[in-house]
Amino acid sequence: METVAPSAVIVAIDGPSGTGKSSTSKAVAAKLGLRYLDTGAQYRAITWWMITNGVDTDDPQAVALAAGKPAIVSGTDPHAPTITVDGVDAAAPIRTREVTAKVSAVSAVPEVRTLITALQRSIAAEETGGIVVEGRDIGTTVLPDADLKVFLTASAEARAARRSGELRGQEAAGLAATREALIKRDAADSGRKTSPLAKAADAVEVDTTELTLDQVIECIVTLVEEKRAVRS
Ligand SMILES: Nc1ncnc2c1ncn2[C@@H]1O[C@H](COP(=O)(O)OP(=O)(O)O)[C@@H](O)[C@H]1O
Ligand SMILES: Nc1ccn([C@@H]2O[C@H](COP(=O)(O)OP(=O)(O)O)[C@@H](O)[C@H]2O)c(=O)n1
Repeated sequence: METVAPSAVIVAIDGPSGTGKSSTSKAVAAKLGLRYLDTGAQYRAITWWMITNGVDTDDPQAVALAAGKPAIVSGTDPHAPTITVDGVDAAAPIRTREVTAKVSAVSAVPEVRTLITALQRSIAAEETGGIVVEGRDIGTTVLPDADLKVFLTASAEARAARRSGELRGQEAAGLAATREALIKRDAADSGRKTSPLAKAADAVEVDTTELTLDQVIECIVTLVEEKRAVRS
Protein backbone atom coordinates (compact mmCIF):
# COMPACT_ATOMS: atom_id res chain seq x y z
CA MET A 1 0.00 0.00 0.00
CA GLU A 2 1.17 3.55 -0.82
CA THR A 3 2.52 5.54 2.14
CA VAL A 4 0.70 8.85 2.44
CA ALA A 5 2.30 11.65 4.45
CA PRO A 6 0.04 12.75 7.33
CA SER A 7 0.15 16.31 5.99
CA ALA A 8 -0.97 15.15 2.52
CA VAL A 9 -4.27 16.68 1.54
CA ILE A 10 -6.19 16.88 -1.69
CA VAL A 11 -7.72 20.31 -2.23
CA ALA A 12 -10.27 20.93 -5.00
CA ILE A 13 -10.80 24.54 -6.09
CA ASP A 14 -13.56 25.22 -8.61
CA GLY A 15 -15.38 28.26 -9.93
CA PRO A 16 -16.03 30.43 -12.98
CA SER A 17 -13.41 32.36 -14.94
CA GLY A 18 -11.62 35.21 -13.18
CA THR A 19 -12.59 34.27 -9.64
CA GLY A 20 -8.92 33.77 -8.76
CA LYS A 21 -8.60 29.97 -8.96
CA SER A 22 -5.15 29.82 -10.59
CA SER A 23 -3.47 32.58 -8.59
CA THR A 24 -4.95 31.35 -5.32
CA SER A 25 -4.28 27.64 -5.93
CA LYS A 26 -0.65 28.22 -6.91
CA ALA A 27 0.02 30.37 -3.84
CA VAL A 28 -1.77 28.01 -1.44
CA ALA A 29 0.15 25.02 -2.81
CA ALA A 30 3.48 26.90 -2.59
CA LYS A 31 2.81 28.00 1.00
CA LEU A 32 1.79 24.53 2.18
CA GLY A 33 4.33 22.46 0.24
CA LEU A 34 1.69 20.85 -1.98
CA ARG A 35 1.76 20.18 -5.73
CA TYR A 36 -0.54 22.13 -8.10
CA LEU A 37 -2.60 21.14 -11.14
CA ASP A 38 -4.28 23.59 -13.53
CA THR A 39 -6.93 21.46 -15.24
CA GLY A 40 -8.08 24.36 -17.43
CA ALA A 41 -4.62 24.35 -19.00
CA GLN A 42 -5.17 20.72 -20.03
CA TYR A 43 -8.48 21.54 -21.75
CA ARG A 44 -6.78 24.51 -23.40
CA ALA A 45 -3.92 22.24 -24.52
CA ILE A 46 -6.20 19.71 -26.21
CA THR A 47 -8.10 22.61 -27.85
CA TRP A 48 -4.84 24.09 -29.14
CA TRP A 49 -3.87 20.70 -30.57
CA MET A 50 -7.27 20.42 -32.35
CA ILE A 51 -6.83 23.89 -33.89
CA THR A 52 -3.24 23.30 -35.04
CA ASN A 53 -4.17 19.91 -36.49
CA GLY A 54 -7.12 21.20 -38.51
CA VAL A 55 -9.87 19.55 -36.44
CA ASP A 56 -13.18 21.47 -36.59
CA THR A 57 -13.80 22.32 -32.92
CA ASP A 58 -17.51 22.83 -33.64
CA ASP A 59 -17.82 19.21 -34.76
CA PRO A 60 -18.12 17.06 -31.59
CA GLN A 61 -17.67 13.83 -33.56
CA ALA A 62 -14.42 15.01 -35.13
CA VAL A 63 -13.19 16.22 -31.73
CA ALA A 64 -14.16 12.89 -30.11
CA LEU A 65 -12.31 10.91 -32.80
CA ALA A 66 -9.12 12.93 -32.35
CA ALA A 67 -9.27 13.27 -28.56
CA GLY A 68 -6.84 10.43 -27.79
CA LYS A 69 -4.13 11.61 -30.18
CA PRO A 70 -2.26 14.39 -28.33
CA ALA A 71 -0.03 13.50 -25.37
CA ILE A 72 -0.62 16.13 -22.69
CA VAL A 73 1.85 16.34 -19.80
CA SER A 74 1.40 18.70 -16.82
CA GLY A 75 4.23 19.70 -14.49
CA THR A 76 2.90 20.21 -10.95
CA ASP A 77 5.48 22.46 -9.27
CA PRO A 78 3.41 25.44 -8.02
CA HIS A 79 6.45 27.73 -8.47
CA ALA A 80 6.81 26.76 -12.15
CA PRO A 81 3.85 24.81 -13.53
CA THR A 82 4.35 23.51 -17.07
CA ILE A 83 2.26 22.02 -19.85
CA THR A 84 3.47 20.23 -22.96
CA VAL A 85 1.64 18.72 -25.92
CA ASP A 86 3.53 15.96 -27.75
CA GLY A 87 6.65 17.21 -26.01
CA VAL A 88 6.20 20.84 -27.13
CA ASP A 89 5.90 23.64 -24.53
CA ALA A 90 2.29 24.86 -24.87
CA ALA A 91 2.21 27.40 -22.01
CA ALA A 92 1.95 30.46 -24.28
CA PRO A 93 -0.16 29.25 -27.23
CA ILE A 94 -2.91 27.87 -24.98
CA ARG A 95 -3.66 31.42 -23.74
CA THR A 96 -4.59 32.98 -27.10
CA ARG A 97 -8.04 34.46 -27.68
CA GLU A 98 -8.73 31.78 -30.30
CA VAL A 99 -8.14 28.96 -27.81
CA THR A 100 -10.18 30.80 -25.14
CA ALA A 101 -13.09 31.17 -27.59
CA LYS A 102 -13.03 27.48 -28.58
CA VAL A 103 -12.18 25.67 -25.35
CA SER A 104 -15.75 25.40 -24.02
CA ALA A 105 -16.92 23.54 -27.14
CA VAL A 106 -14.01 21.10 -26.96
CA SER A 107 -14.31 20.54 -23.21
CA ALA A 108 -18.02 19.74 -23.57
CA VAL A 109 -17.28 16.63 -25.66
CA PRO A 110 -17.73 13.58 -23.36
CA GLU A 111 -14.79 11.64 -24.89
CA VAL A 112 -12.49 14.59 -24.14
CA ARG A 113 -13.70 14.77 -20.55
CA THR A 114 -13.27 11.01 -20.01
CA LEU A 115 -9.64 11.15 -21.15
CA ILE A 116 -8.70 14.34 -19.31
CA THR A 117 -10.50 13.25 -16.12
CA ALA A 118 -8.51 9.98 -16.10
CA LEU A 119 -5.29 11.96 -16.60
CA GLN A 120 -6.19 14.30 -13.71
CA ARG A 121 -6.98 11.41 -11.37
CA SER A 122 -3.71 9.66 -12.17
CA ILE A 123 -1.73 12.86 -11.48
CA ALA A 124 -3.54 13.38 -8.15
CA ALA A 125 -2.89 9.75 -7.18
CA GLU A 126 0.83 10.03 -8.01
CA GLU A 127 1.29 13.13 -5.85
CA THR A 128 1.21 11.36 -2.51
CA GLY A 129 2.45 14.47 -0.70
CA GLY A 130 -0.81 16.29 -1.46
CA ILE A 131 -2.05 18.52 -4.28
CA VAL A 132 -4.25 21.52 -5.04
CA VAL A 133 -6.30 20.87 -8.18
CA GLU A 134 -8.26 23.72 -9.76
CA GLY A 135 -10.95 23.67 -12.42
CA ARG A 136 -14.70 23.46 -12.91
CA ASP A 137 -15.69 19.91 -11.92
CA ILE A 138 -12.94 18.83 -9.53
CA GLY A 139 -15.09 18.68 -6.39
CA THR A 140 -18.13 17.23 -8.16
CA THR A 141 -16.59 14.70 -10.55
CA VAL A 142 -12.81 14.38 -10.75
CA LEU A 143 -11.98 14.12 -7.04
CA PRO A 144 -15.28 13.78 -5.16
CA ASP A 145 -13.37 12.50 -2.08
CA ALA A 146 -11.09 15.57 -1.85
CA ASP A 147 -10.25 16.57 1.72
CA LEU A 148 -11.28 20.17 1.10
CA LYS A 149 -13.49 21.60 -1.64
CA VAL A 150 -13.65 25.33 -2.29
CA PHE A 151 -15.95 27.08 -4.76
CA LEU A 152 -14.78 30.58 -5.64
CA THR A 153 -17.23 33.18 -6.95
CA ALA A 154 -17.05 36.91 -7.77
CA SER A 155 -19.31 39.40 -9.52
CA ALA A 156 -19.11 39.50 -13.31
CA GLU A 157 -17.90 43.13 -13.03
CA ALA A 158 -14.98 42.21 -10.75
CA ARG A 159 -14.03 39.24 -12.91
CA ALA A 160 -14.13 41.29 -16.12
CA ALA A 161 -12.05 44.05 -14.52
CA ARG A 162 -9.43 41.50 -13.43
CA ARG A 163 -9.31 39.90 -16.86
CA SER A 164 -9.15 43.14 -18.86
CA GLY A 165 -6.39 44.27 -16.50
CA GLU A 166 -4.40 41.24 -17.68
CA LEU A 167 -4.98 42.08 -21.34
CA ARG A 168 -4.02 45.75 -21.07
CA GLY A 169 -1.20 46.59 -23.43
CA GLN A 170 -1.69 43.41 -25.47
CA GLU A 171 -4.87 44.32 -27.27
CA ALA A 172 -7.67 46.80 -26.89
CA ALA A 173 -10.13 44.39 -25.28
CA GLY A 174 -12.73 46.64 -23.68
CA LEU A 175 -14.25 45.86 -20.32
CA ALA A 176 -17.68 45.24 -21.85
CA ALA A 177 -16.32 42.81 -24.46
CA THR A 178 -14.34 40.93 -21.81
CA ARG A 179 -17.43 40.74 -19.59
CA GLU A 180 -19.53 39.41 -22.51
CA ALA A 181 -16.92 36.78 -23.41
CA LEU A 182 -16.58 35.45 -19.88
CA ILE A 183 -20.33 35.35 -19.27
CA LYS A 184 -20.73 33.41 -22.53
CA ARG A 185 -18.00 30.91 -21.54
CA ASP A 186 -19.42 30.44 -18.04
CA ALA A 187 -22.89 29.79 -19.50
CA ALA A 188 -21.46 27.15 -21.86
CA ASP A 189 -19.44 25.54 -19.05
CA SER A 190 -22.41 25.53 -16.65
CA GLY A 191 -24.91 24.36 -19.26
CA ARG A 192 -23.09 21.38 -20.76
CA LYS A 193 -24.43 17.87 -20.07
CA THR A 194 -21.19 16.18 -18.95
CA SER A 195 -19.81 17.37 -15.60
CA PRO A 196 -20.74 21.04 -15.85
CA LEU A 197 -19.23 23.84 -13.79
CA ALA A 198 -20.98 23.40 -10.44
CA LYS A 199 -20.47 23.78 -6.71
CA ALA A 200 -20.23 20.45 -4.90
CA ALA A 201 -22.77 20.13 -2.07
CA ASP A 202 -19.93 19.92 0.47
CA ALA A 203 -17.80 22.76 -0.96
CA VAL A 204 -17.04 25.94 0.99
CA GLU A 205 -18.13 28.95 -1.11
CA VAL A 206 -15.87 32.00 -0.99
CA ASP A 207 -17.03 35.21 -2.70
CA THR A 208 -13.81 36.99 -3.71
CA THR A 209 -15.45 40.17 -5.08
CA GLU A 210 -14.43 42.35 -2.14
CA LEU A 211 -11.35 40.39 -1.08
CA THR A 212 -7.73 40.96 -2.06
CA LEU A 213 -5.81 38.01 -3.49
CA ASP A 214 -3.84 37.78 -0.21
CA GLN A 215 -7.07 37.58 1.78
CA VAL A 216 -8.36 34.73 -0.39
CA ILE A 217 -5.05 32.85 -0.07
CA GLU A 218 -5.08 33.29 3.70
CA CYS A 219 -8.67 32.09 3.93
CA ILE A 220 -7.93 28.88 2.01
CA VAL A 221 -4.65 28.22 3.84
CA THR A 222 -6.63 28.39 7.11
CA LEU A 223 -9.27 25.99 5.76
CA VAL A 224 -6.55 23.50 4.71
CA GLU A 225 -4.80 23.76 8.06
CA GLU A 226 -8.09 23.07 9.84
CA LYS A 227 -8.53 19.91 7.76
CA ARG A 228 -4.97 18.81 8.47
CA ALA A 229 -5.49 19.35 12.21
CA VAL A 230 -8.59 17.15 12.18
CA ARG A 231 -6.72 14.37 10.33
CA SER A 232 -3.58 14.30 12.49
N1 LIG B 1 -9.11 38.61 -5.01
C1 LIG B 1 -8.56 39.20 -6.07
N2 LIG B 1 -8.57 40.53 -6.19
C2 LIG B 1 -8.05 41.16 -7.27
N3 LIG B 1 -7.49 40.52 -8.33
C3 LIG B 1 -7.48 39.18 -8.28
C4 LIG B 1 -8.00 38.44 -7.17
N4 LIG B 1 -7.84 37.13 -7.42
C5 LIG B 1 -7.24 37.05 -8.63
N5 LIG B 1 -7.01 38.27 -9.15
C6 LIG B 1 -6.43 38.59 -10.46
O1 LIG B 1 -7.43 38.28 -11.41
C7 LIG B 1 -6.87 37.69 -12.57
C8 LIG B 1 -7.54 36.35 -12.83
O2 LIG B 1 -7.17 35.47 -11.77
P1 LIG B 1 -6.97 33.91 -12.01
O3 LIG B 1 -6.33 33.36 -10.79
O4 LIG B 1 -6.32 33.65 -13.33
O5 LIG B 1 -8.51 33.44 -12.09
P2 LIG B 1 -9.14 32.10 -12.63
O6 LIG B 1 -8.08 31.04 -12.56
O7 LIG B 1 -10.30 31.82 -11.69
O8 LIG B 1 -9.63 32.37 -14.01
C9 LIG B 1 -5.37 37.61 -12.31
O9 LIG B 1 -4.76 38.73 -12.94
C10 LIG B 1 -5.24 37.70 -10.81
O10 LIG B 1 -4.02 38.28 -10.40
N1 LIG C 1 -12.02 21.17 -14.78
C1 LIG C 1 -12.20 21.93 -15.87
C2 LIG C 1 -11.33 23.01 -16.13
C3 LIG C 1 -11.53 23.76 -17.27
N2 LIG C 1 -12.52 23.42 -18.13
C4 LIG C 1 -12.69 24.09 -19.43
O1 LIG C 1 -11.50 24.77 -19.76
C5 LIG C 1 -11.76 26.15 -19.99
C6 LIG C 1 -10.53 26.96 -19.63
O2 LIG C 1 -10.33 26.87 -18.25
P1 LIG C 1 -9.35 27.88 -17.49
O3 LIG C 1 -9.38 27.48 -16.06
O4 LIG C 1 -8.04 27.95 -18.19
O5 LIG C 1 -10.09 29.24 -17.72
P2 LIG C 1 -9.81 30.66 -17.10
O6 LIG C 1 -10.92 30.85 -16.14
O7 LIG C 1 -8.48 30.61 -16.37
O8 LIG C 1 -9.82 31.57 -18.25
C7 LIG C 1 -13.03 26.44 -19.23
O9 LIG C 1 -13.74 27.54 -19.76
C8 LIG C 1 -13.80 25.12 -19.42
O10 LIG C 1 -14.44 25.07 -20.68
C9 LIG C 1 -13.38 22.39 -17.84
O11 LIG C 1 -14.30 22.12 -18.60
N3 LIG C 1 -13.20 21.66 -16.71
